[in-house]
Amino acid sequence: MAPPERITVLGAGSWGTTFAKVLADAGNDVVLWARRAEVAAAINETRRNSAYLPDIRLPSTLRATDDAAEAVHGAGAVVLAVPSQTLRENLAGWQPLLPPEATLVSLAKGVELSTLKRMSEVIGEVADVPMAHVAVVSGPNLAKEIAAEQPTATVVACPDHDRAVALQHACSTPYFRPYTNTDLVGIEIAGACKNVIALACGMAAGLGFGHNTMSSLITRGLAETTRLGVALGADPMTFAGLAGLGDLVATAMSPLSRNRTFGERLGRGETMAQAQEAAHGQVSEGVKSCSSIRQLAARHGVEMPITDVVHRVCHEGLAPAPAAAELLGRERKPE
Ligand SMILES: NC(=O)C1=CN([C@@H]2O[C@H](COP(=O)(O)OP(=O)(O)OC[C@H]3O[C@@H](n4cnc5c(N)ncnc54)[C@H](OP(=O)(O)O)[C@@H]3O)[C@@H](O)[C@H]2O)C=CC1
Ligand SMILES: O=C(CO)COP(=O)(O)O
Repeated sequence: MAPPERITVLGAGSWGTTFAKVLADAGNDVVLWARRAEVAAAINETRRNSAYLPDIRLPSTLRATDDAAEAVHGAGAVVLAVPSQTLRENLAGWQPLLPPEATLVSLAKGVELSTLKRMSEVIGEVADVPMAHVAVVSGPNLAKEIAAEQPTATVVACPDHDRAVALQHACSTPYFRPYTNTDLVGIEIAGACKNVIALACGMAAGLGFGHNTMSSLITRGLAETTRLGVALGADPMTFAGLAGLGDLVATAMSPLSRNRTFGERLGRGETMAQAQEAAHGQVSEGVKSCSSIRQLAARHGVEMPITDVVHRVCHEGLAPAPAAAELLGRERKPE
């Protein structure tokens, strides 16, 4: 299958804009949809998305619009770059516009609150397409570093290997190296859960703890993530890869991560409202997904103690310090 030439990115936040740049730098004709007309106009006129990536000049082969019908017309791939919890509603509006053979690519890292579905499940259902048409891009991909063209690897996952390869070609640049995978379940569970573990690591940093604590949370976080993934049918090896350990380390350790930063504010004693306000409208997916992942784990009889305390800190008023003490005081057991 030949790589698509015309690619649409729906959502012009940090990652949507950055991924559109990657696709344009890889030689594709790229249209970026922004929900606000002024954002689309500014990108076309100034080559910048000043709210999200003020220091980055966008390539001239990237065109922006606020007209979704115009954006998706003739696209070989449509990349969905809106937050997880709004994807269903957004996609329902776009569904009649989608070219029937297009690959639908999810960039979102979350689990839907009301249904406990992964993003590819939401896409398959709402767009009413075979799962072989649905792909996911996930890895250690902090948008600002990639926009600055720092070397990064990622995973392009699709149940149809040929489609994954076509998309891999379409987003390969000298600074962005995609690997293929067919384990959609593992890639998406890893991407959603790492945001929750990054919140926990942020809380630990805010409480003043160092690298031993971070490393302990990352490793035990990966253990509970893998347990859930395996219960849902994922390949356990996926969690040792770029979208698993790779993304978890990047997100949990980087001050660029919105989830880690959000957790750090809570750890320092800020309220949820203060941490939300400081995020300036940017999405910290783990704050909502901690609840859906916790419910998904309960449904499958999987123990996820870190996710459980993150949910209780974010939504039930548990303070970070007793949450840490609770994790340390759990029943002793073999690794
Ligand atoms: N940033 C990153 O480094 C990475 C992010 N991701 C994932 O990608 C997804 C998108 O994240 P990111 O781009 O960073 O998020 P941002 O918060 O930076 O941007 C969100 C984008 O979605 C738009 N948006 C918000 N709510 C709605 C809505 N109800 N309907 C339509 N559009 C909406 C925003 O528009 P507006 O500006 O008008 O508010 C904005 O363009 C998330 O799931 C995230 O976890 C994955 C890898 C890396
Ligand atoms: O997914 C990401 C990096 O891979 C971005 O993480 P944050 O959403 O926490 O910024």
